Formats: sequence, structure tokens, C-alpha cells
Amino acid sequence: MPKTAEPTTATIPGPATPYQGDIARYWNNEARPVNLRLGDVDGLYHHHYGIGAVDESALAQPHDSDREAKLIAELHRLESAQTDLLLDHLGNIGPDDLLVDAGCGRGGSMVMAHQRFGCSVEGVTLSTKQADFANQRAQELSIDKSVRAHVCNMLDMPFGNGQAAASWNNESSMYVDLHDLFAEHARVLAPGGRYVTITGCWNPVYGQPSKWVSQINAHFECNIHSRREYLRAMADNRLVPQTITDLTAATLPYWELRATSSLTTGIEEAFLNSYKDGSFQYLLIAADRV
Ligand SMILES: C[S@@+](CC[C@H](N)C(=O)[O-])C[C@H]1O[C@@H](n2cnc3c(N)ncnc32)[C@H](O)[C@@H]1O
Ligand SMILES: CC(C)=CCC/C(C)=C/COP(=O)(O)OP(=O)(O)O
Ligand SMILES: [Mg+2]
Repeated sequence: MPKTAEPTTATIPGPATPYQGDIARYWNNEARPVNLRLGDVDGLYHHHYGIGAVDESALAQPHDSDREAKLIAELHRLESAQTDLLLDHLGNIGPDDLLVDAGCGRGGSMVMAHQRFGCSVEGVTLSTKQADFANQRAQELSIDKSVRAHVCNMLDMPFGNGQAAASWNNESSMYVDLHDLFAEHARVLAPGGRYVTITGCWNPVYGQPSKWVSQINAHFECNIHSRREYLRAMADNRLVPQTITDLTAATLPYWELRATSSLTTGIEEAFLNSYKDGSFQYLLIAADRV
């Protein structure tokens, strides 16, 4: 029998803090075309960024009428490539395993994980709208018995100790205290299980968060941590990094391309400048739960 999560709490009565209430409202109100139009390409809705080289042959010439559609499809391909890389680091996952997506958004990564491994995937988000959207997509794909989103705090997840074979944060760890977060992942992960994050973090070599990093924080109402904080909080919580990959160079083509699209949101300059001046890094960290 496939493992399914047995929630220990039915629903969370409300946000754990006023800040979490702000974040729930933020994502309940979010409907940026850059996310919805990309998701419409194939029904995988992401709230993260892309990696890999742009396939110039897939783009139309500047004045072709279908340039925008091709550009959107290319940005979306790079965002799904980002998820594929994260999934590559989850280890040997079988159909009976349970995966946990902490901060699951509209559920694109959960669907991809289920399609790859055939296993159960449980996600949590603070946003009722996102959870409803993810569950609706799972229903449309007839995978709602295996893929489920819950409205709940990732610091207090409704899963038992050691239930998950692997868990992840895909661009969702900048909303919480990292010690609290990794303590919770270490609790739900089975010993020997795998934790993976893809995240933007400020570079301690730069000194302090740059103005661009501060701009990204203000734009998303988040609190970007430093690389040092990630590694320290993991070490303190039985998570031992096995792979640390700097994806900064790999994400730049996505941002350069996005900056030329009609779907810009105004944050492109901050990402491009902070990646280029070395104050900000796009990292993948895969850790063993020991
Ligand atoms: C940038 S989106 C990333 C979504 C998804 N991981 C993806 O890659 O498409 C950030 C997500 O983190 C969630 N989030 C932030 N703080 C949270 C918390 N304390 N508990 C649960 N989810 C949280 C938000 O609700 C949102 O779904
Ligand atoms: C790497 C960092 C620091 C990420 C911050 C978290 C975040 C808001 C990610 C993208 O979400 P989105 O897909 O909703 O954003 P956008 O609308 O800009 O595409
Ligand atoms: Mg996006």
C-alpha cells in the first residue's frame, strides 16, 4: 500500500503569527501573468525561477507575431528544468514513499514529483487559494489521491515523525526562521532521508545584504537568509549537506530572457544586479537527514 500522510491535526485555526497572516494574504492575492501565462503552457504552475541555457532556436525572430508565446514557453521550460534538478537530488524514491513539499505554491513541483516517482506528495502553503488551486489541478489530472496540498504552517506540519522519505523547500525558505524550519524537516524525515532546497541567499563574502537583496525582500515581503545561516542551521538540525551547487550562472540566462519579455514585474533588475555583483547567490543544497 502506498504510504499516505496521516494528518495529526485536521486544520490550523489561523496564522501562527501576524507575519504569516501577511504572507497568506500576499499569496491569496497573487495573480501575476508571468506565473499564470507560463503555467498555462502545460498546466504546471510554478512560483520559482528557471535554470539552464536559453534555446535560441526555440525563440522566434524579434518581429515575429508568435515571439511572445515562444518566449513564454521557453521561460516555462527553464522553470520546469529547475524542478527537475531538485527532483534529481531526492535520492531513490519508490511509489510507496511519501514526499513533503514545504511551501508548495500552486503545486507544480508536486505534480512533477508524482509523475516521476509515482509516489504520494503532500504539500503545505499558507494560502487557501494556492492549496485549492493545487488540489483542483491534482483532481483534473486524476492524481488527487496521491498529490494533496494543505493550508498549514511549514514549521508545524501535519505529518508524523520520520514519515517522509524526502522533503524540500523550493524558493520558500525565506519566509521562516531556518532553525525552526530545519528542526521540522528533521522531525518528519526518516533517518537517512533526503532534504533539498533551491533558494536565493545573500553571500557572506559580500559582507551584508546589498541594496538589491533588500529590494527583493521588500518586493516579496520575505527575509532572505545568508549562505552561512543555511549551513549553520542544517548542521544544528541533523541535516548534513551532501551537495551544494551554485546555480547563479545557470539562472542568469532565465533573467536576461525574462527582462526582454512583456511579462516583467519590475524585480528583474534587482535579481540581475545582485547576481552579477556577487551579493546574491542561487543555490541548491541537498542534505542527508542523519
Ligand atoms: C515563492 S512561493 C514557492 C512555491 C513553490 N515552492 C514553487 O516552487 O512553485 C513561496 C511559498 O511558500 C509558502 N510559505 C511561506 N511561508 C510559509 C509557511 N510558514 N508555511 C507554509 N508555507 C509557507 C507560500 O504560501 C508560497 O506557497
Ligand atoms: C530566489 C528568491 C529570493 C525567491 C523569493 C521567493 C519568491 C517570491 C519566488 C518566486 O515566486 P514567483 O514565481 O511568484 O515570482 P515572480 O512573480 O517574480 O515570477
Ligand atoms: Mg514566477
